[in-house]
Amino acid sequence: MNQQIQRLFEIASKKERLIIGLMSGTSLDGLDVALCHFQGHGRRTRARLEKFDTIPYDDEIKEEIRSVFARTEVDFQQLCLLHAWLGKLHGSMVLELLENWNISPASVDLVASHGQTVFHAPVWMHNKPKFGNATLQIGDTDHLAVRTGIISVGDFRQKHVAAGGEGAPLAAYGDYLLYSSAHENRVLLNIGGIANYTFLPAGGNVKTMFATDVGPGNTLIDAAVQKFFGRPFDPDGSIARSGEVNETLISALQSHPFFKIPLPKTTGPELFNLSFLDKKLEETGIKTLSPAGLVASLTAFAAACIVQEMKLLLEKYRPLTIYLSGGGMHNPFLTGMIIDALPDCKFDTTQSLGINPDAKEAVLFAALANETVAGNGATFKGNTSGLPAISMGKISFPR
Ligand SMILES: Nc1ncnc2c1ncn2[C@@H]1O[C@H](COP(=O)(O)OP(=O)(O)OP(=O)(O)O)[C@@H](O)[C@H]1O
Ligand SMILES: CC(=O)N[C@H]1[C@@H]2OC[C@@H](O2)[C@@H](O)[C@@H]1O[C@H](C)C(=O)O
Repeated sequence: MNQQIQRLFEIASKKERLIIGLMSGTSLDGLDVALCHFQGHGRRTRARLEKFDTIPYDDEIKEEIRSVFARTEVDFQQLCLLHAWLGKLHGSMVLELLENWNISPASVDLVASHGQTVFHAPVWMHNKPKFGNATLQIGDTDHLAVRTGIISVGDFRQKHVAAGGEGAPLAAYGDYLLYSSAHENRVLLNIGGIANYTFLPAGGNVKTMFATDVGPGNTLIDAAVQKFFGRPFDPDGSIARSGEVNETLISALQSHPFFKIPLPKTTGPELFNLSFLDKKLEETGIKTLSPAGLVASLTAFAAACIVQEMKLLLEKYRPLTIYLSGGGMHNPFLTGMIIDALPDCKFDTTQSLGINPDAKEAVLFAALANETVAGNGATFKGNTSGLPAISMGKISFPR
């Protein structure tokens, strides 16, 4: 037998596993690295975050990724080179952190890598039905495995597409295993580049739980701040706070057909980008908006998309507790608008559920890898809200 299969069998048979989750999201701010301890699998999963850090991407890395990111036309050589380069880079970043943490790579069972989404294409967006849904993540896990010597699991989204999904959001799987409550209707709201949430009904019924994207979280805010202020994001919402919100622009942005598509649905910076914004500015004929007013309006737009979805959910489920995670929770101008508009909801962060909100997505991919080796897609059987009953991820051996 291939020794690596023997090793995989041993890892799958263990009662406890040490798994590193890696997430590099749509904001291109860096690689989130979460070292997690898992006990069990499926409904009996227990996760503990042992260590967490984000390795920021320097300007060179950001520029290289941006050259292929969310574009319909790219340099194919560049895409090919990046697929390998990012895999190696992520591997080196993992090794660097393990050394800082004084943890031997040999003690880690698996690395779970999301990779870098470079294009996300649900059928509603490309409108070519014969192709169906499609999504592409780069940063090959063979490079990660060879560089770290750790069996690596990646490319999680393809199975979801193959089984009828859009390839996202996958958060529902991990959220259901880790955060379901017997007594509380929970919303796990992640405000990253794109905002998405998982709904978990009290009692942990697999049937009605679901996850969906709701619209741009920070992606348009970041793009406008980068263009007009030369900074990566709006620190603590200070720019937005100094501008005036333009309601006409918000209505125009919200008139996009995406907001009428039934749940669950997904989107990305392929739609929510500066060209989308420019088109809407032209349509509305707005000429007098200051850069700070633009950032304020885009922040209010991001909040409005979230609030609209939460109000629809409240029509069916009450009371609701919303647990925040993702970088947008550090923008009090954004979260303030959401909280003020939803007086009937209780708000908290995933810290109360035992997970650092900045680490949450990386932990979720580690939980998915735990299921890849030890779990069973049948845990999710019976869901009627668009979640195929599958386990996901492809396995790369170091040798
Ligand atoms: N102090 C802060 N003030 C304002 N915004 C912040 C702050 N810290 C982080 N952010 C926002 O959060 C973003 C990063 O969020 P996060 O890392 O959750 O996104 P991501 O994982 O890349 O995106 P996605 O979840 O869509 O893949 C930044 O680009 C910025 O817009
Ligand atoms: C295609 C893709 O990478 N989508 C991301 C993105 O970032 C947030 C939102 O859009 C979500 O749908 C998804 O990530 C999270 C981790 C998910 O799959 O649950």
